[in-house]
Amino acid sequence: TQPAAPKQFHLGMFEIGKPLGKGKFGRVYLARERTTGFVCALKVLHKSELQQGKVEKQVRREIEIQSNLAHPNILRLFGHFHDTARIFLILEFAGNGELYKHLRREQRFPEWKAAGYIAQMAAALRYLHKKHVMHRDIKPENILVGLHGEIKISDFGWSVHAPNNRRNTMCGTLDYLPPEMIRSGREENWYNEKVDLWSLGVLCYEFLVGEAPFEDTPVMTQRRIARGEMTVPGFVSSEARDLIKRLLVLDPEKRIPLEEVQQHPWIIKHCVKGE
Ligand SMILES: Nc1ncnc(NCCc2cnc(NC(=O)Nc3cccc(C(F)(F)F)c3)s2)c1Br
Repeated sequence: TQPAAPKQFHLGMFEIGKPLGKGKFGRVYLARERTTGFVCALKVLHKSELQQGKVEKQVRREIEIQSNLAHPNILRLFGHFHDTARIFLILEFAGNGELYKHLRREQRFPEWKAAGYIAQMAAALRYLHKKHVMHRDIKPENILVGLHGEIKISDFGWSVHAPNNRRNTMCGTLDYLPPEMIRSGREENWYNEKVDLWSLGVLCYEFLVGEAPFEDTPVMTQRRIARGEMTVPGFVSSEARDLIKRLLVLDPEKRIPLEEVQQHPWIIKHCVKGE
C-alpha cells in the first residue's frame, strides 16, 4: 500500500515559481513539490503582520475549517507549515487566476456565464452549510477560476462555524455585508449561514451589472443595505432580476434557500444539459 502522505511540510520541499498575486497579508507564489512534481500555490503570511492585525486565531480557524473541506468549487487547503517569521498555506493552484480580474476586464458577464457561476456557488455553499460553515466573505475577490473555467471559493479567513453571535469587525468592503451584520445597536449580533445567501445575491447583481447593488459612500452603503434599497437596470432579464430580489431580502429567514436557487428558472434556462 502507498505510504501515507507526509504530514510535515517545510519550505525546502518546494521549488518557488512566479508570484500569483498579493493579498493584504502576504504574497502567493506558484510552487512545485520537488519529489512528486505536484504544482500548488504557496501563500506566505508574516507572523508579525498577523499579530499586528490581531488575526492569528482567524488564520488558525481558517486552516482548521478548510483542511476538512473537499469540493470542486472550493479551493483546497492541502496543509500548512511555518518557520520563525512566516506561516505558509499550501493551496490548490487555480489555473485561471482571480475571478474579479476577469470581471473587471469584461466589465460584466453575459447571463449564461453569470448563471453558470451562481449555480456553482450555490453547490459550494450547500456543501459548506451542510457542514455548518458560513464563509461570510463571498465577493469576486475571494473567488478563483480553475483551468476548465470552474470557479472556486477561496480565502476562508472570515469563515466560522454557524451560528455566530460574537461581534466581528469586518475589514474591507461593506458592499457585501447583509443587513443583520450591518445593524449595530444593543441586540446581540446573532446571524447564521443565511448571510451567505445575501452575499450570493450581491455577487449575482455584480456579475450582471458590473458594480455592486449598494455601492455608494460608506455611510450611504450601510443605509442602503439596511433598507435593501437598490435598483436592477433594465438590461437585466426578468428571471435574473427575480432571483436577485429573492436573495436580497432583509429578513434572513425569507431568503430563497440554496436548493431553490439551483432550481430557479434563470439557472435552469442556462445550465448545459447533463451538467
Ligand atoms: N491562481 C491562484 N491559485 C491559488 N491561490 C491563489 N491565491 C491565493 C488565494 C487564497 C486562498 N486562501 C487564502 N487564505 C488567506 O489568505 N488567509 C488569510 C491570510 C491572512 C489573514 C487572514 C485572516 F485571518 F485575517 F482572515 C486570512 S488566500 C491564486 Br492568485
